[in-house]
Amino acid sequence: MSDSHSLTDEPTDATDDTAPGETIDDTTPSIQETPERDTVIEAKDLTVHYGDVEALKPVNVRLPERKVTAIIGPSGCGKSTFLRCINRMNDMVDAARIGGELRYRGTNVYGGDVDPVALRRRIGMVFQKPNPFPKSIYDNVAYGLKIQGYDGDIDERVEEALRGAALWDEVKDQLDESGLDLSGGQQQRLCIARAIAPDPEVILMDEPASALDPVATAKVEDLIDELAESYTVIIVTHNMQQAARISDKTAVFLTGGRLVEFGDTNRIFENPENQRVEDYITGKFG
Ligand SMILES: Nc1ncnc2c1ncn2[C@@H]1O[C@H](COP(=O)(O)OP(=O)(O)OP(=O)(O)O)[C@@H](O)[C@H]1O
Repeated sequence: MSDSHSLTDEPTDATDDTAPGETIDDTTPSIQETPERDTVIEAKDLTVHYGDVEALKPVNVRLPERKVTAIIGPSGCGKSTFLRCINRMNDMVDAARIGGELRYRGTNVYGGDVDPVALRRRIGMVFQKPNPFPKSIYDNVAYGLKIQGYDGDIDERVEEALRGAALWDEVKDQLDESGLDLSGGQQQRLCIARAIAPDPEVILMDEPASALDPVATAKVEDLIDELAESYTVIIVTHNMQQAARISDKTAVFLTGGRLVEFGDTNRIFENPENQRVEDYITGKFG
């Protein structure tokens, strides 16, 4: 994996301006539990409004590297909104207004000198519904590399990405066939291959298995576990059993766009600090 975290084509002097020992004003004590040295993504008083709708109340959290962080909570609590802030996908929504900071490796991604395209090369995304391009399997993976002017061996990188997405053995003899002819689960793994081909550091996943059958879901869950050896994975899921199975950390948002609790997944599911979180994960509402 690349060591470069640069988000601009120009050298930047953007650095972490957190003073030594400075703490962030949080709504819950556990939110600061990720040490700064392990932090890849940090929200500092991050807010989002869509017009008059407050979708996220100030969010303060640090997400650790090479772990799976699950984002859970009832419908409409701001999970996707938070996820989409991380690689500036909300830029596409005219009504969205972002406040505070979202830092990737110490750089505020909403800083004026950040190139969103360079950012998305470091922070890739996989969506709920598999959305391969109407192109060959090979071109689905190679497309982004070609666009970014990749000067390495594209065949090699395509194979690596398909292996990384646990799809190579199933498709190696049909690379010229359309990605749309694969099964739903294979299509989603193709989208994961497409996301990892540019060698990102972080992969965002917005309910990546919710459109899949149980067998395909199990394959994607196994894959997420493997991906966390090399990547930081941040996944929105409606499925609490899935969050408990696959994640190391869990962030719980509740209605009103408030991040209510963050911590080790086992602890959150066995012994949540917040009564409303306990009610939510025991199915009393949501
Ligand atoms: N493009 C938009 N324009 C206006 N309001 C929006 C937009 N996108 C989301 N919202 C509102 O922002 C709030 C948070 O939505 P978001 O999709 O982030 O929640 P969610 O937790 O991901 O929901 P779900 O689990 O149903 O997918 C909701 O009130 C939603 O209606």
